[in-house]
Amino acid sequence: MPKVLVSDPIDQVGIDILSQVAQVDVKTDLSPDDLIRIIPDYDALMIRSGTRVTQAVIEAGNQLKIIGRAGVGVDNVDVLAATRKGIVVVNSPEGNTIAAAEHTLAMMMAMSRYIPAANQSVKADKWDRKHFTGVEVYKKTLGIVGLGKIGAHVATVARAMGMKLLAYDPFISHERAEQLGCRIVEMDVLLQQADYITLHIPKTAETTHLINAAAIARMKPTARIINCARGGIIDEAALAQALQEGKIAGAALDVYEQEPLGESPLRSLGKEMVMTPHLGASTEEAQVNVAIDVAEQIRDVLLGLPARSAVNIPGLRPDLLEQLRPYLQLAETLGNLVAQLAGGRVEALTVRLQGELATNQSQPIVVAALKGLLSHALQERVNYVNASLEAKERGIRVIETRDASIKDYTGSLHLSAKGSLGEHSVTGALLGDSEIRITSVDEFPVNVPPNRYMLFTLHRDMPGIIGKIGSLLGSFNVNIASMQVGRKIVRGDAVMVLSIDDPLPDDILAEILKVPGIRDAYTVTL
Ligand SMILES: NC(=O)C1=CN([C@@H]2O[C@H](COP(=O)(O)OP(=O)(O)OC[C@H]3O[C@@H](n4cnc5c(N)ncnc54)[C@H](O)[C@@H]3O)[C@@H](O)[C@H]2O)C=CC1
Ligand SMILES: O=C(O)C(=O)COP(=O)(O)O
Repeated sequence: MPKVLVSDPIDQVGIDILSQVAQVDVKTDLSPDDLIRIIPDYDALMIRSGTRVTQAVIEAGNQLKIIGRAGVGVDNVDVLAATRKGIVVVNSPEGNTIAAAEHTLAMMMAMSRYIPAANQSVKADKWDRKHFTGVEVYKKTLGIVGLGKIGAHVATVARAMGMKLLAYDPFISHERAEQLGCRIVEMDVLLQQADYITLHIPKTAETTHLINAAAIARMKPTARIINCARGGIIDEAALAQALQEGKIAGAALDVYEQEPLGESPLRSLGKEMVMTPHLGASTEEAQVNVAIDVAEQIRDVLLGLPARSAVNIPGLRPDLLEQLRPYLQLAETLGNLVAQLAGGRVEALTVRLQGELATNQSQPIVVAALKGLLSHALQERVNYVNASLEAKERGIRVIETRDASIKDYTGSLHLSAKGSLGEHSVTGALLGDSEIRITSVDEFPVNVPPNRYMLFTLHRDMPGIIGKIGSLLGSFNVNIASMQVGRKIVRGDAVMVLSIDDPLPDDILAEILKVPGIRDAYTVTL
């Protein structure tokens, strides 16, 4: 039975799903060293934002097939290291959207009416009303940085509260922003015009310290800022100083540069600062949603099925994969074949989707072809997660083309690769729903099923050559399962494709190359 480690608190419903297929160990509060020590035993790791999945953890996780993040942000996972190792990383892109948006709105209201400080004051037996006169959000301008899933829900509710909406998001269309009642503006305009600024972007190199002293200096003295996205998007030292000096009116933070938050000048600020300990996703509903979403994906991957929200296999939707599965197998087989014909050090691979196949999304097919191409060198180390990255790191140029007008088969796939043995090409198609046929080799037409051991020759089309190869193989006790010749013109060049029962030793290949009329010969193991 596979083993799953759950290293952050996850709703029981997720654990129940995982327990159907795996032994589940819940061990929260592990130190980084403890995690590295025990991770080699596990096939899957399920986390929230509390666990840091560093390169060292990933390198130690020799059995790991999947890391499931029960939430959105994967900035606590070294996704590149996971991808390199072929470990799929999944998240729950929508499970906590409403929770995070509602927390943002709650923070905006709490900050505007000083609710946390007033609450504390009443609980301390005081009745202080004049200290807690707040401001209304009605008719104020809200600047939303990042108009994705959470930003959009914040926009919808804020609009209903009578706020005017500005948004900064270079990746969102004006139409989408308009639908949400937002005006798209440059960041500088947003900083200058907004009464409230709320951040809903991922933390990346580009967004780190997006709100720094210079940005704060552009803001109105009455402005208030909310960060329920990621710590580090705001420069905390600059924010603390601006609040101490009254340069802006308030801040509400759910996330911090270091979590848990250590000693910080933010802690000693007054009623203008509202703080929560990363509670954006902490609702009963969101925790059930994300636990189900991610546990189901871990279960599926452990059962050999695709995951629906893999962050490091973009664009591979399970329904699409199911439909394409026979073609993915075809692409892998052809990739493996063309790599061996082209020899080592492939520099470029051209993938052409032909006929009806040309109407399909090419990315999964290209990934499958690359997996096949690299499988000879990398064996089981290459998979759908790391094939593209491995190819990129080896400097393999990938060219995708399509030609719907090629109709010799309903749909076919043509691969050509340039390697140390020159440029070679193969085409393949499906017979019926799933039977693979190699339909051309180096543009010579053939029609053969792939076989574990194969021999390909390029030769002059002349009498006697087939007999010579047959008797040569016979004299070495090599059994031929099938044989086919393809040619373009009579007595021109031709290819011979033989399926054989055993691998062909190199010395026999050398004998074949000596046969008059044989120009080239290649052995292939699929
Ligand atoms: N506090 C909490 O507990 C929670 C925090 N989050 C965080 O909230 C953030 C947003 O999450 P979602 O809305 O689900 O993500 P999303 O992917 O739906 O939206 C992010 C938006 O940011 C935009 N964006 C990316 N880079 C940008 C840049 N440099 N400048 C401006 N816009 C940029 C994207 O175009 C996208 O529209 C994430 O950082 C996530 O980790 C999510 C859930 C709970
Ligand atoms: O989903 C996210 O990005 C979050 O920040 C939620 O974090 P959490 O799962 O509550 O540790």
